[in-house]
Amino acid sequence: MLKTLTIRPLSLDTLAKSSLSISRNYTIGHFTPAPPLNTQDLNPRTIEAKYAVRGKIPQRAEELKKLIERNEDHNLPFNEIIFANIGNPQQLDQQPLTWYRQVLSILENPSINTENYPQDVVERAKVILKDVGSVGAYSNSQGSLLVRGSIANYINRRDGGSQANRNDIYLTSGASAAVQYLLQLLSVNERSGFLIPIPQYPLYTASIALNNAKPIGYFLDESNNWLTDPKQLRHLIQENKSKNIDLKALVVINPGNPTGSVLKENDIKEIINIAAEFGIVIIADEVYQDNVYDGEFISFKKVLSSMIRQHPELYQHVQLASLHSTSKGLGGECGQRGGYMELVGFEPEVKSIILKLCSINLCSVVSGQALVELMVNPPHDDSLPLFKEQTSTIYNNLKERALTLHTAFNNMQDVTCNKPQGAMYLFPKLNFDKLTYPKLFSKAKNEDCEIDELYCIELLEATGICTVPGSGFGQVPNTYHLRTTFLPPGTDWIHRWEEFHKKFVATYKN
Ligand SMILES: Cc1ncc(COP(=O)(O)O)c(C=O)c1O
Repeated sequence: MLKTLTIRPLSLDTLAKSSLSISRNYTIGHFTPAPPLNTQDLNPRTIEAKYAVRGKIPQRAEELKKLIERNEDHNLPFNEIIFANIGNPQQLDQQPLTWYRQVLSILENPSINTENYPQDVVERAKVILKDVGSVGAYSNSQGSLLVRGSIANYINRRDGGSQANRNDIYLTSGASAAVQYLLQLLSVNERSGFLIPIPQYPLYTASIALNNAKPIGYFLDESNNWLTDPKQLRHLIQENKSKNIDLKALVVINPGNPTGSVLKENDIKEIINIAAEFGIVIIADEVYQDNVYDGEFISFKKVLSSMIRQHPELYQHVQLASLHSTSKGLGGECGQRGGYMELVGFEPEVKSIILKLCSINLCSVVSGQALVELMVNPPHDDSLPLFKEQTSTIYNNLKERALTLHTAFNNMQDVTCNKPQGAMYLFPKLNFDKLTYPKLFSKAKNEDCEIDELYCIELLEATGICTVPGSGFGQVPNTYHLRTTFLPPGTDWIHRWEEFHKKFVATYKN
């Protein structure tokens, strides 16, 4: 039996006036409803891609957080979750920079009362609004001309002597979007190889998996402050070429995530030499360029420019994509999705395909573009003193926390940790082996998890500290690490960790 149902939408004034009326007949039949999709119906590459920074352990941390919020009588041995799994400064205690937020507030609400705002804030907002019109409107797909010009000036100031051009700069929604464009562009087929550092930030392995290309890990040398070993790189290139792998790009994260290392000029030169010889694109992920606590940040662009000046015949074809972001540094505005990439040495036809990829997404977040402007072109007048005070407090706090945590790790039994040079992370090594920690190894086997995963789970359940196991970033087989940020304020959480560690060793060590 079929039933007929008539649906008459509410008549609108205008419809009534024009004496139009709509009615449709729908037929309700008898059938077995089709089931919803399951994972077998999905693109397998979306299933294969892994992203540990927001994986199993952070998900458990979110559950515990809800439990604490819902139930005052929870019987967890802690009252808060310390999210040390992700470089998300404002999720912890970092306050936004006043300069950023005052200008942004005018951009978001141009009629706001600016009586109490410094004059340079009002003026900068005017300049940005004149260029973008409204942050609610799409911009040019490559990004605002004004912002691209400021980025080019910033690069020239930073690197002294290199000639950045705003036409080579592409604004992106965070550096992540730039990585995705580049990997999509270069992934021709499953033989397209990408050299990525191990340990690496898992955006790379995940994006390579999504593009069905081939990740080729090169190990960073833990015994040498996590530096890059050019011999190993050359060996890997030869080996993969002989397997008919088409090497497309070499990813370098400097300052390093998760390692916290900072490359020296000679390390960078070695990598550029390799790229020049084998025609491999360099993807220089430099999002932590303002987070250097020991040594100095030297950009790939700067080194490449000087190599081209000295030996154009050797280096003029090197292709470099360098990435930066508003997410890190001292502003920590990760939620605003500001970022850019500078392309050097790419042919115009290749750049036009990149522009097409940007244009498929219309444009990057326009308020994020404005933040890039404020980052690369900081205040010069009235707002400068407060800006300096706020940025130097944030910088000093980060440096101090990094050193405190580093000392704590090196005082823990069977843990070693390289000195933090940059970025926002420490990547301590858990020196646990089967012989001295047999109970740990058999428990991990029974629970079908990695040693470092088990450590991170127990750390979370005992202290509320959420970290990411080293296996999420890659590590030399049979070594175990974890990544923690040093963003959480105070030292209480570090003491809780020390106590946990003592108990962990007492439980599992022979
Ligand atoms: C090395 C590295 N590259 C890129 C990103 C992505 O940054 P964004 O927020 O700009 O997309 C991150 C974020 O943590 C990172 O650590």
